[in-house]
Amino acid sequence: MALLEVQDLRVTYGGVVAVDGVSFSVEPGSIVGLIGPNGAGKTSLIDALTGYHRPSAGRVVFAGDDVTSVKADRRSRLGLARTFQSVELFDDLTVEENLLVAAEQVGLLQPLRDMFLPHRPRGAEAVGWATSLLNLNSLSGRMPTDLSHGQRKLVSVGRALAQRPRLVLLDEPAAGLDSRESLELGQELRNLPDNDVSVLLVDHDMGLVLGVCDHVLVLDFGRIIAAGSPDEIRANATVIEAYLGSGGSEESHG
Ligand SMILES: Nc1ncnc2c1ncn2[C@@H]1O[C@H](COP(=O)(O)OP(=O)(O)OP(=O)(O)O)[C@@H](O)[C@H]1O
Repeated sequence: MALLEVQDLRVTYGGVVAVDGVSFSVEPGSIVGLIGPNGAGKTSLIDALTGYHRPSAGRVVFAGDDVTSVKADRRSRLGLARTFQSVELFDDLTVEENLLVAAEQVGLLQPLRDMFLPHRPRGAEAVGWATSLLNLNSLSGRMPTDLSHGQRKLVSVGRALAQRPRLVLLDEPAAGLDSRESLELGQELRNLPDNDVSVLLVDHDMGLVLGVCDHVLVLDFGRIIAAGSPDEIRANATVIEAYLGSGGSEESHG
């Protein structure tokens, strides 16, 4: 059974059709990539999958349950976590505390108070797991304001992982990273399936997506125009024409 099954999903904003009849699935233990030019509908799709925007048609089935009408916070408790394009960390908390807040998944004030209680096995365990999975140990005690952009991005992925998700949806985690940071991120992501975390990776960074994903979807004007292995996508004439352009790594509808 697929971990995530998306059936004929449609997302609209008034008269704008952002996602137009999209269907695909994510198998357990896989990394699926989603690429597409600016405005193709990638974030709208993630928002609909995670409950941040209600689709106007279609179904989202997660681990066998229809979650199309389930609220975002409940979806994340079911094991569907996400990151956002903008990295929003709590700048007055350490990296470890940022992860702890995410692990507890309750309001901000409660975990802040709980933070000073000595015995917190569940949250602390999840934080330790996410920290070692992403090799964040050396950053644990640091403040987010002291980190590089790449490190902040990694911490935001860590926050999603601290929720112990079965599937994590990453919205442009490589945006603003240099090629070395992007490569390092890719290496960390490749470890996730072995730790029972499947990934839907949305990014403009073709090197990252084609390098780490098992299966890649290409979205353009709200529709999937190609799907296949990284090699199939590299060789796909429609993709080359619509997205890759004349050898560029990123194209935009302008
Ligand atoms: N809140 C909104 N209200 C109206 N239109 C929107 C809204 N959000 C997105 N759109 C439109 O929906 C379409 C898809 O946008 P979306 O942000 O999902 O694309 P994207 O592929 O994530 O783009 P990017 O790579 O720039 O983040 C675009 O035409 C966009 O202008």
